[in-house]
Amino acid sequence: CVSSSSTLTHGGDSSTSTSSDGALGVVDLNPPRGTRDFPPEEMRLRTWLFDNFREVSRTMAFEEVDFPVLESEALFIRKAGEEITQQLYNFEDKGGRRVVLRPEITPSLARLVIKQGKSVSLPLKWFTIGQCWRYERMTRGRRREHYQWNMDIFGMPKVRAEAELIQAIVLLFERLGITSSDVGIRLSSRKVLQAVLNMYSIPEHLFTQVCVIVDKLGKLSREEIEKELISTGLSSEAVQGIIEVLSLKSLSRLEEVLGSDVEAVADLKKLFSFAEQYGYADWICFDASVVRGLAYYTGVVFEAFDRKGELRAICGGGRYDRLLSTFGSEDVPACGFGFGDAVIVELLKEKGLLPDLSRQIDDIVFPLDEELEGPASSVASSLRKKGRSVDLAEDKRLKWVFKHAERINASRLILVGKSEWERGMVRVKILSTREEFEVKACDLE
Ligand SMILES: Nc1ccc(Br)nc1
Repeated sequence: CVSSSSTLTHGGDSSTSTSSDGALGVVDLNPPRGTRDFPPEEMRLRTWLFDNFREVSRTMAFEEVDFPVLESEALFIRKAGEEITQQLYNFEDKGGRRVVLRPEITPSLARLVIKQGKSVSLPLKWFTIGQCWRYERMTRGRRREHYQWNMDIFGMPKVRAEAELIQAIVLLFERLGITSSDVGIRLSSRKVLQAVLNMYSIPEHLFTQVCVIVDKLGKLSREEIEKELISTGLSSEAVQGIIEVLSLKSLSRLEEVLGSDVEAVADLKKLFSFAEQYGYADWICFDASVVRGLAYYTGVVFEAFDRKGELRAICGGGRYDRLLSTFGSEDVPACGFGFGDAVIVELLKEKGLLPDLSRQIDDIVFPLDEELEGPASSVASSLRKKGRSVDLAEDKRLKWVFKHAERINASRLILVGKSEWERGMVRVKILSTREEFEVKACDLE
């Protein structure tokens, strides 16, 4: 209900409503728990961030793709105990189908690559920005949705793919004014853990489960990690060996422990060599404790972190060479990352790097009296066709229009008055300099 003062007479968390049968109800004005509205100011920030995601994707020659937020639940059923699969936003639809609000994007990408089959030539470089969901008890009051920028390469078996993706991440940070003093990218390979499990003759089927457990390093205590590892059937000797290797922060030390013929060491040395060539070596560091929490990673894994250590991972990703075969297809080597829209904004705020995104329009066109509303519309229409953003202000007092112009940062005020219009003229006021002049309406641009 909008009153004559053009401001809403209510605000807050609820309003009374009457349904068609006259019943009085109370509508909760908040969005569902764990979700966000994006009013104009927040939407301008989100659009600015996503425009930067898109611009980096463009310079990396990635193609944009998109998928339904709603996916078959079967795409996300995995047995490795990941948090992401334990918090599925899943339900049965009216057709009795088991569906989910997707918790991540990668399985949808894999589904589409399989579906496209031979009609696409590899390598594929695809990106998307999409909303992802989780359903966790609101005990921790965490959000249930966020937007993720995903960049994935299919059909590039060598670490060149990882090198490309890390460049994309660095380019994004640099675009936002973040430096390698603010943020680092720690990287490792799951082949490190594979090598350690081989040293202790641990059966292959435990690999994924062990990865999900050791990903909790830093979140759970060492004792808790050891306990969970023991519970999978690992010997305490193997558990100590795993934790010892995963605490390594030096690639040369890793080489001493595993030997230089281990694929993990060769991959990582190659990746660090690429980093020098790309020019982002000061952004990356080896950290054997990085395994990431998704079951399907098979090789290099990486995550960006704030060097103050105050925030959760800013983005993360890795190689997943055997995901497609879990969907019944032949495998295609793949590598990708997900970059959420929340932690990065916390970091930008903390660094004072949020841009000024106040509303800005080019022109306000104002008829000085009612009979000039038609001419004012034609002036506005002509300017819009020339690409100007034009707000047509009507049935307001001139005093209000000046306040409005200031509020929306208009560059010009175009006044359509009777005497000027009769001469084919309009009055233009440059709001930054207060300069005022008449101009032929047909010459306005
Ligand atoms: N996967 C996922 C989905 C939604 C949020 Br919020 N965080 C993580």
